[in-house]
Amino acid sequence: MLNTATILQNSTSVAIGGFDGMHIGHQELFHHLDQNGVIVVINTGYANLTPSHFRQRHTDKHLHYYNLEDIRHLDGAGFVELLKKDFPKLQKIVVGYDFHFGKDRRYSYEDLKELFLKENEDGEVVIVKEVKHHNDAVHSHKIRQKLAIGDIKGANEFLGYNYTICGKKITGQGIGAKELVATINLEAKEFLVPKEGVYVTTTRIDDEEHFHPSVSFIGHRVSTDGSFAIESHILDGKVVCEEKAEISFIAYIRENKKFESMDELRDAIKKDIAVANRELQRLEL
Ligand SMILES: Cc1cc2nc3c(=O)[nH]c(=O)nc-3n(C[C@H](O)[C@H](O)[C@H](O)COP(=O)(O)O)c2cc1C
Ligand SMILES: Nc1ncnc2c1ncn2[C@@H]1O[C@H](COP(=O)(O)OP(=O)(O)OP(=O)(O)O)[C@@H](O)[C@H]1O
Repeated sequence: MLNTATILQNSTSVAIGGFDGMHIGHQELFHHLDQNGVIVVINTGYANLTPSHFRQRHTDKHLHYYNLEDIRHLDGAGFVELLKKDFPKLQKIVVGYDFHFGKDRRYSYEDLKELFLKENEDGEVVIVKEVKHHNDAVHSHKIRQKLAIGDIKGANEFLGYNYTICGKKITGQGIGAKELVATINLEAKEFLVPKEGVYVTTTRIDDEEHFHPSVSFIGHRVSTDGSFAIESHILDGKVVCEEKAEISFIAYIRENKKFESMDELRDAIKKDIAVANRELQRLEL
């Protein structure tokens, strides 16, 4: 494993952006990086699709972070200087068609080209055209909108993988296992949580390598104590979760509902389990 200083010293190409989600548009930029290319993440503090270091699982490239607060005062030339200082062998910069940078986002890729190529005649600035899916432009904010309305399939198509949240295990009300079905309750504060409702999911427990088939509930438990919960019921047997779990979303099943009795809630959960099993079987997951 090379250390960070060596990676930056040897890097000849960088892709620059916020990269929350590491979606198919972002991946298109990464394809232009050479073998020792680095992804430069401008950290705004608002990333909730791939918060903190979750971006790393979607690339084998090194991620180098700049906090927006630390660089937002720089003008165009100042930003290019910073890149050249941190990446002394830099030859190629990859950005998207709508990339803006520097103080008040005043500088575009045209400025980047002019400023970088002025002193690096054999350098290259690659501008990636807008990546679309079925004629719809792919962007992080659109993925957030899709998750907020429960359009999991749409969000996953834009992401290029199944949207996944990770959290630490917390204690539930303790009635699930006794009266309904056993669930793992999670707290996943850093992540955008999809619309309230019931979902076909897969769940990875602690540091296990595989995901279990599962059905998950997100929302206020309006039928019981009213509190907000993220819970996952594992479909392939009894499990023990010690510390943490991740839930990958596959499809939306139904809205969160208030049931008048535990029997009605139990019946609804039974149906949800049948739907999830069918869907997971169909997808061979
Ligand atoms: C598949 C599934 C669907 C659920 N649907 C609802 C629902 O529509 N409305 C609701 O209030 N709670 C729903 N719940 C949550 C239950 O109310 C919750 O599991 C129960 O309150 C037990 O909570 P506990 O695990 O904290 O003990 C659902 C749970 C599961 C696993
Ligand atoms: N659909 C896309 N096609 C091509 N380039 C893109 C696309 N989306 C983002 N980029 C580029 O990827 C880099 C990271 O952009 P950014 O983090 O703003 O992503 P975004 O998906 O547009 O986010 P947001 O929706 O929050 O604006 C930038 O260089 C940007 O121009």
